[in-house]
Amino acid sequence: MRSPTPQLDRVSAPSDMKALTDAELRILADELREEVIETVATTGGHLGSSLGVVELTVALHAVFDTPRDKVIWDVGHQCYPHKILTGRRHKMHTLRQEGGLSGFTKRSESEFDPFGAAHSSTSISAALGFTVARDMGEATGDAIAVIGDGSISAGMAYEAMNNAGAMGRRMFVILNDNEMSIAPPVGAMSRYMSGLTEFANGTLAALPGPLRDHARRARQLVTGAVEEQSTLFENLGFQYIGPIDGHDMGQLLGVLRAARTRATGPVLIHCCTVKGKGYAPAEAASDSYHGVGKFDPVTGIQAKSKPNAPSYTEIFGKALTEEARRDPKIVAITAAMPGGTGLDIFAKTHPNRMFDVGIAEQHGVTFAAGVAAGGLKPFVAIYSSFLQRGYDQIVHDVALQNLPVRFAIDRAGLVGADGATHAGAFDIGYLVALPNMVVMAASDEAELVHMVATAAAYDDGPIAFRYPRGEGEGVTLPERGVPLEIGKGVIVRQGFDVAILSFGAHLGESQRAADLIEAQGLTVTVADARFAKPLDKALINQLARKHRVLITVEQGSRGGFGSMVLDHLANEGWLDKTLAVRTVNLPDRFIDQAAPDAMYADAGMTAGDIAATALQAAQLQRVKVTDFKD
Ligand SMILES: Cc1ncc(C[n+]2csc(CCOP(=O)(O)OP(=O)(O)O)c2C)c(N)n1
Ligand SMILES: CC(=O)[C@@H](O)[C@H](O)COP(=O)(O)O
Ligand SMILES: [Mg+2]
Repeated sequence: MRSPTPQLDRVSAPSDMKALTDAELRILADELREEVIETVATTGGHLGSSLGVVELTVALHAVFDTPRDKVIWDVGHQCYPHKILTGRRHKMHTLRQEGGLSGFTKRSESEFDPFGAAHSSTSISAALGFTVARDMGEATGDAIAVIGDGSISAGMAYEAMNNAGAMGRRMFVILNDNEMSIAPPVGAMSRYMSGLTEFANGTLAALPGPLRDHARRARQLVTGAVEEQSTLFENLGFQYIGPIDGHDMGQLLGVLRAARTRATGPVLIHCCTVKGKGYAPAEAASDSYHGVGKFDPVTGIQAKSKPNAPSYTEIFGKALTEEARRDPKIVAITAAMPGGTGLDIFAKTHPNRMFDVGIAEQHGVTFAAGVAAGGLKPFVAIYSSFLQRGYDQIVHDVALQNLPVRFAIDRAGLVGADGATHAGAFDIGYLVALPNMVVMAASDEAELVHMVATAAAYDDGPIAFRYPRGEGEGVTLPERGVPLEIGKGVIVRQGFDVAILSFGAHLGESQRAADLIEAQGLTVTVADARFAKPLDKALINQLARKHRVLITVEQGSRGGFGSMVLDHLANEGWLDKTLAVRTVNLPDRFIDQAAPDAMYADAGMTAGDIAATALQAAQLQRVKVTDFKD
């Protein structure tokens, strides 16, 4: 039974909070925390981060004038308390589900979400943008970026502070320091912030009153900074306040009120919080319940559905571990996602050969380029959507120099509850455009093992292989990966009328489509292209020659594999003949969250859609097969 929530019931918008006393705001925070736990227990989601900012959320909305003032949550995975306080409480049961609330901030969802997010480290840049708009007369108030200690490891945050500090305009950055990223945070900045916190928690707190006045100077001793400017943030031009206890409503309200009243330039408030705060199972868990499935709120035990097969991620982690046993030059690189990419598996066996660079995809790619130039064999494992961050680095540092960096691209295709921001939609298109790049996609987990071996064996330049989120097809795995012939696909089913050329993990769906087409009396060839670059031109020519209809299928956007095939067919003159060609890929729009199958249905990519496309093309195909067969 849910506990009563008298204060929360009074708040349907942040303006209602203005009538609450500080004591009532404290109670509101307690009720809000319970509400977040109860809600996420039924939906799953990013629980730990949201629990860590409950007091901060209440304090921000109590002190600032939202939505005129803009609270910009970095990543946005901690925004559940914010959603509850900003008129979306009644929809929280739809969180991260089809047709429901997004798990992140989203401009189209609420005027209280001034800036959409889900990829990290954008908030300070966006806040500075709002600040300039305000100063140039737009009807917008103060901008407040809330950024975590993990997210502030990315270069973009420093580019923004560099710019904001020099501009000197009034804006606020709240550094939400819970000493956690998804995994324990890495890097010198993280160490630096821990230094600030430890000093504040220990030495500073222990000082008698008068001596605290000298804390600023004392902190200089800890941070190594000189003169007046003591912290890095101050050196960048921010007024630095903190560290403060982000669960102490008294401190939070006091500091925010003072900052709001007095600030004339950029202010950074260093706020220490606990990820998973106030929920024992989360506080005790090694991942602080960063992302959870549905769970029992009393015990915290998550309802894990039993997988039918190991995940692609796990297979990748194990396959790379095995390759690295045989090849001491192999090293692995992750950008703050050791668990998500399966490199935690690799690190158990090869701890000194795994490098977590923090949330720093751009750096990770160029670091890999340097590692490759230095003579090692780097595998950079990054989710497709996050790799977008490192695109110029792929072009300029890797492809242009033809360095043998291996890109393991996880979360290719549609990913489910994280929605459009995390969809691995574009990597095929942006990689096939690059000279020197080899691009593969695994149609099942056995193929993935072979692709890991292929990448390990390939030294001629950059090579990428993509694979989806979640469990594999359940196929038998080879004992050992065998390098594939570069640029060669394989026919997996032979027919004569329709050819389906699939690139990647929609091969199963293509086979099901073939069954549906054959039920209509046509025979179908299904081929696994394996490579989008180099294309298997001989295979494509063969399919074009021997079939009336050719359909390409891929879990990616337009401009990818299908476009490569079309390009080839057009230039070889096949389109001047009588072949009907269709491309099945993601449509030219973003697809909102739902179960992956439902998202592919939304995209028009089910077996039924593929079959319908083929049958319609065959119907329109008026010329007999013999007219253009050799
Ligand atoms: C560009 C990018 N890389 C990686 C991620 C995956 N990711 C989401 S949250 C997160 C950790 C963020 O840590 P922090 O900012 O400290 O927030 P916390 O989870 O501790 O609340 C990571 C790595 C992402 N969202 N965006
Ligand atoms: C917020 C964020 O970017 C990550 O937490 C992401 O949701 C993880 O996704 P996976 O569950 O696919 O690892
Ligand atoms: Mg953190």
